[in-house]
Amino acid sequence: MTISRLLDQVHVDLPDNKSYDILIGSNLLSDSKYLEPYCQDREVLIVTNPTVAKYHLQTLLLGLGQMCAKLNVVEVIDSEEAKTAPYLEQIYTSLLEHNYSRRSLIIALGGGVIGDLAGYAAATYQRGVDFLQIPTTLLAQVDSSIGGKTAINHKLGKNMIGAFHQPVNVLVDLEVLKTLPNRELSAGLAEVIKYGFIFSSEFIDYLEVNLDRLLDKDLNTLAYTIRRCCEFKAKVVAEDEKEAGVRALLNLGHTYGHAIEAHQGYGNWLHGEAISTGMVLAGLTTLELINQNHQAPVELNFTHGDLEKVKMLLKRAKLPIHIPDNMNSEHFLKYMARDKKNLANQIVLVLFAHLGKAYVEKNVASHTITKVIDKYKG
Ligand SMILES: NC(=O)c1ccc[n+]([C@@H]2O[C@H](COP(=O)([O-])OP(=O)(O)OC[C@H]3O[C@@H](n4cnc5c(N)ncnc54)[C@H](O)[C@@H]3O)[C@@H](O)[C@H]2O)c1
Ligand SMILES: O=C(O)C(=O)C[C@@H](O)[C@H](O)[C@H](O)COP(=O)(O)O
Ligand SMILES: [Zn+2]
Repeated sequence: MTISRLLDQVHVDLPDNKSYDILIGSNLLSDSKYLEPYCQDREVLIVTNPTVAKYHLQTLLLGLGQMCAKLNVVEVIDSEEAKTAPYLEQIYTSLLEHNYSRRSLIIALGGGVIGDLAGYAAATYQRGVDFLQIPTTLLAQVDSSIGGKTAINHKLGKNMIGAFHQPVNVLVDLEVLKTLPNRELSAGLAEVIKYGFIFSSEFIDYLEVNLDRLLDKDLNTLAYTIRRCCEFKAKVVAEDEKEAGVRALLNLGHTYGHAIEAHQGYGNWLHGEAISTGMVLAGLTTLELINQNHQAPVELNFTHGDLEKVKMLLKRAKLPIHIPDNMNSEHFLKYMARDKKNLANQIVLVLFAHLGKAYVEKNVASHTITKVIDKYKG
């Protein structure tokens, strides 16, 4: 029998009884005491995919034992393609075929794809049922399982159909990361590094020292890093649940990155890979604005040396920092013109104010974006 260990707990403070905790520890999945508060005597549907199911479904089923009033499992395909209408339909069909009621609970067991898809199913099934996040990738443990953004993609834009729907709890079990492939670990590190770039030069320093330990999946380093990221995200979500303001900072690198994901065909560039290049492009955009003597809403103090630091950290995390060969500035602008942050046809970007502080720039001309892309492509 495995012994569970709760290491940390981060609270997400929200109005209207929507607050919840992120529990971080080892072997939480197989310990019924972490599942009982949400699953005891409930109608439960687990949404997962064949890869995650192969490694971790039995552990979760062991933890659940006989506690649920009803228990079924839906496995969608293992792909970013799962964030589309046919797979959402697969979940609704299973819920309906098994007569799930409004008091049901959906468990998302998987990475960000499963979390976003199952979360959106929970937001919409019978106008909304509870859902529990059990994130199994680093990316999902530090970012996508927290904050209630749920969505599917449209071929014309990423996460375009969705809802804000908060989970009832997030269970982060560090043990599951043992089976995570290295490329996926690196994709998660992109979002980890993002928090440093947005919020904290101290956290950047920490990552510069500890990156190799993270790439080696050292459990203590992962535990500290995941806790810090959850704290960064919980704080900003508590301040601005529905992205009316400060939450937009979490989109650093995403306007460029989402364009790459959509243009390459979802899944060909992993989300973390696309935002890695996107963060470099955000840095180049700040430099271009400084070059233009642009009047930004905050003081800009970002140098070519800072950009080199950004690129170096991402490269050390084994992430791409180049623009795909088949993309030019027109391709980028086509997708960026539809970004969710935009205001009245004005492209809004999250940029670097300095290393460790991001800001929202509401006044970026498309010729600036063209210049950045053309220059970087060389
Ligand atoms: N809602 C949000 O706030 C938010 C935040 C960031 C990203 N996202 C979304 O998250 C998605 C990316 O998530 P992701 O990077 O977790 O990708 P993912 O969900 O596709 O998972 C990555 C791969 O790892 C596999 N996998 C998952 N857990 C595993 C484990 N423990 N062991 C072995 N294999 C495992 C999956 O089957 C998949 O093949 C994107 O769609 C992105 O838009 C959402
Ligand atoms: O939680 C947020 O807010 C984020 O922006 C986190 C991002 O890492 C994430 O990729 C999110 O899904 C992007 O949201 P979108 O609104 O740009 O689709
Ligand atoms: Zn992201």
